[in-house]
Amino acid sequence: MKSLKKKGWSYFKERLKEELPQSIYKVWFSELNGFIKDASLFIEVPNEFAKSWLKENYEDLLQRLIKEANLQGFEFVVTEKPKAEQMVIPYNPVEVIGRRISPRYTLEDFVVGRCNELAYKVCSQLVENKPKGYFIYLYGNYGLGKTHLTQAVGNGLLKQGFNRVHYFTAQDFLSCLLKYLRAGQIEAFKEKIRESCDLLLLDGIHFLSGKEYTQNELSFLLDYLLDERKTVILTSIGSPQELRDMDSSLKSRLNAGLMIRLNQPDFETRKKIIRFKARKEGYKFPSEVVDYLARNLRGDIRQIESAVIGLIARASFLKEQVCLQLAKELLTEISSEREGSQEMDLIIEGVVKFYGITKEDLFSPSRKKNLSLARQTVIYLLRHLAKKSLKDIAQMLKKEHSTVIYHLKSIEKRLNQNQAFKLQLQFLIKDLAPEIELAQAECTEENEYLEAGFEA
Ligand SMILES: Nc1ncnc2c1ncn2[C@@H]1O[C@H](COP(=O)(O)OP(=O)(O)OP(=O)(O)O)[C@@H](O)[C@H]1O
Repeated sequence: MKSLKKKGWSYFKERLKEELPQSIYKVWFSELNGFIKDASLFIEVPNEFAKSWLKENYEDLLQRLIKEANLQGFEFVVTEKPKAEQMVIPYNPVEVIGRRISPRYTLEDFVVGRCNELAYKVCSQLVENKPKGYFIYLYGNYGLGKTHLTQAVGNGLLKQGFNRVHYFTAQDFLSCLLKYLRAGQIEAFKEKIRESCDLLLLDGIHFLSGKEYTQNELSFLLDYLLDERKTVILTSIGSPQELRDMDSSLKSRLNAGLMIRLNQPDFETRKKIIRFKARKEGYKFPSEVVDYLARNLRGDIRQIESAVIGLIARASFLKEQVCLQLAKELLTEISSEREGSQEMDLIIEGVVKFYGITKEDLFSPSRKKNLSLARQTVIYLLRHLAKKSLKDIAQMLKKEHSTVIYHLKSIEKRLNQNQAFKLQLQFLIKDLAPEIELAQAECTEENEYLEAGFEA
């Protein structure tokens, strides 16, 4: 710690340089002085604006770096330099609107399979050819690579020196807009984006549900950017039609985008992802481990990724080789809570989106009307779409056989009495049917594979 104290600010500058894109580091940190005194890291800035900007935007990063440097209990203090000594900071807040793109998301690290091929091709072309006026709407369930691909496009272009890129999560966009609104500078915010942005990446616009003002501003911004032939990529959990509490004029603009869906990875792609993620960590998993994981991890890619990391961590803690036994132990732990099939996962995800609720709501003890209807819908779809037996459904949902029958009867009655509900449910079924069929076909394929004697 002593030597770090001695190196002081220069150590932190080096780390900031590593963590931040060059343009941001240059604008905000390269000219700054700092020092360590008592139990604080002092950073001197030229004015009040820089002070609040640093605190609002880089506090988390600086805290993390302090922690990483083992300076427990240290805090960072941003102070204004006495006027006479102020240096000129290349002040250009336009450049730093939005969020830093993580260098870990690249096209090279994106594993391509049937489920995401189109999205990958379009994004790669965008980086290669830098076409103007593209509007892409990327959607799909949680953990399927929307953020990864979007940021990879940003990274690909930044690498080629094309730095008029703005990346926002929808929450950032919302809070940024509010911040400027509160300061009475909303026009300045819009002007900044217009002036300095050739590629807008906006991640997770489903979070703007119910946020009427922000939706309106986004509509205006889209009109402007697309009129000016700028490129825009938006991501969301669902198609525009599926977005709830979304202004219809924004929805109609979203519909004008090139709509690309990211699907759940199939068996072969899961194998590819597992091999790739293991290789990135310097491991080559035995093929029986890859097969076993791919067969059993049928959720999203985030789940697959964390299982691979978990397996490697387990092996290295125990000082053992990665083997089937370890993989089995890991998955028993992961899946002890969830014994459902892939069809059930798909149905639950579909129902949650359909009713605009969360999985936690669905499994909560709450007796709210819409929640019990959502639970009944899950049962209905398991029975009529996935063709599960009543016994299986009872087992999957850990419910009494009679309860399952009761719920099925209730929802069937409702369907007979309520034409609008029947139509809505048909929509949901139409949407889910291809994925359920695919999951069932895959399951048959895998069973055949196992029967052919490949099981370890
Ligand atoms: N095709 C892929 N190849 C390699 N890694 C992937 C791929 N798709 C997703 N991942 C990894 O899975 C994790 C989750 O992906 P990401 O955050 O992009 O998903 P998302 O669709 O944006 O999820 P959410 O909607 O929950 O934000 C990330 O660590 C990402 O790198």
